[in-house]
Amino acid sequence: MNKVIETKKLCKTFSNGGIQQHILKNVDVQIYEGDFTVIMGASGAGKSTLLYALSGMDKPTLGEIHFCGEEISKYTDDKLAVFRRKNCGFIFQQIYMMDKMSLLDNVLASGLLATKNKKEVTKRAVELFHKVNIDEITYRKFASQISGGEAQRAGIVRGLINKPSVLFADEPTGALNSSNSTAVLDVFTDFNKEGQSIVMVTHDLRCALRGNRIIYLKDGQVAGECLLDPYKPKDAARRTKLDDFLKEMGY
Ligand SMILES: Nc1ncnc2c1ncn2[C@@H]1O[C@H](COP(=O)(O)OP(=O)(O)OP(=O)(O)O)[C@@H](O)[C@H]1O
Repeated sequence: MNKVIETKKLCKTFSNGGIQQHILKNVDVQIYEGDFTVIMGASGAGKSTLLYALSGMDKPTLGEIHFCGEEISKYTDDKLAVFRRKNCGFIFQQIYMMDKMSLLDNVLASGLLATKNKKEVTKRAVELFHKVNIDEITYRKFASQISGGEAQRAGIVRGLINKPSVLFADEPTGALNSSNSTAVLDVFTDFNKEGQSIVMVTHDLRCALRGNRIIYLKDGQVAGECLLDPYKPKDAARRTKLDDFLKEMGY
């Protein structure tokens, strides 16, 4: 299996009112191509901080991050921004779109940052909207006119428009009801089956069950990893394995 991201002794320290808070402490993790990696842990364990570091959204205080063979932890902010645009897609709990633009135009605005070929980007956007079950009437609506579930699925389209090496998601179903969560998770599973590497932070067991590699963070350190068979979210043995692992981790 190819490693797409690897960290070596990754540390992140924040200074809050003169007090140093060591949030990530010598974290060594590997993210493999095609995996659906899930990061879990108690609130404040450093999950989002790790996700931001892995994706080049934030720089580590110490240590190395290798992404697609490049040491991105050495990059200047400008170089990192270009790298991120090319290699990373992002989905957050709340999807922020430009309200006065259609969903399609919001997605095109992101796509056209990476290429000037509008025809090609539009074709890809329409294909992606189709895959996430958003029809033409909906993708032509203003972002202010759509439901939370539609916004999240449109967010996935935007996250994937530039064919990122890795799609990063931070609590992507946190603001959704149960049926919308399932629909969004099904979309993640479908793209992962097609080979899309995904790294997702979640507290939600149903989200975690979509993954095949669960990394558990405790107090800024990797406390354990659990490997699950891919694509069997309803399999009882798999569920038991995850439950046992989380119990062992003290979740
Ligand atoms: N930019 C920042 N400046 C200062 N402190 C920060 C910053 N970002 C995060 N922290 C602190 O780092 C710690 C870990 O935050 P992080 O968001 O990574 O945790 P988490 O595991 O994702 O938690 P949750 O599950 O509650 O979202 C918290 O104590 C938080 O206050």
